[in-house]
Amino acid sequence: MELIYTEQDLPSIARTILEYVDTKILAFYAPMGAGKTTLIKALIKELGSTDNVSSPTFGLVNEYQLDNGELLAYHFDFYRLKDETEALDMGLDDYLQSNAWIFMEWPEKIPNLTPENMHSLKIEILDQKTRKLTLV
Ligand SMILES: Nc1ncnc2c1ncn2[C@@H]1O[C@H](COP(=O)(O)OP(=O)(O)OP(=O)(O)O)[C@@H](O)[C@H]1O
Repeated sequence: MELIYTEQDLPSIARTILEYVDTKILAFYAPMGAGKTTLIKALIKELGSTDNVSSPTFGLVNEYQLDNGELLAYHFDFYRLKDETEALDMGLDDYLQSNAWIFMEWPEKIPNLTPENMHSLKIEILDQKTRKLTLV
């Protein structure tokens, strides 16, 4: 699926993505500043959490909950990952088998990351305000 959007379209883009996907593991491939974190923020909100979403700065992963305390999602940013071993060491395989949503920024840092049940979202910058999303 391909979608072209600006920031004001994000709530409806998030809804469209959530209707399209049939698994909860989403990998975001995009250059710096394309809007990975911004899109994940819209998805978390659409999924019903009021948690603050920002790029994980410590320990590579953020955890989000629903307002009733239930675990909703894990948000990874692999940008600073040294190598794939570090991902295994942090227990990535266990996270992937959890029943939570999984949002991953910079998945290209883990070339062997190809779980069958993963959707890929590629974001391209068309101009300052406009992005093109390709979701498979
Ligand atoms: N259509 C759009 N969708 C998302 N962000 C947009 C859009 N148009 C402009 N922006 C701006 O682009 C920036 C995207 O920043 P964001 O941190 O989400 O990118 P990122 O891909 O997560 O970057 P990084 O890899 O550095 O973490 C924001 O400043 C946002 O306001």
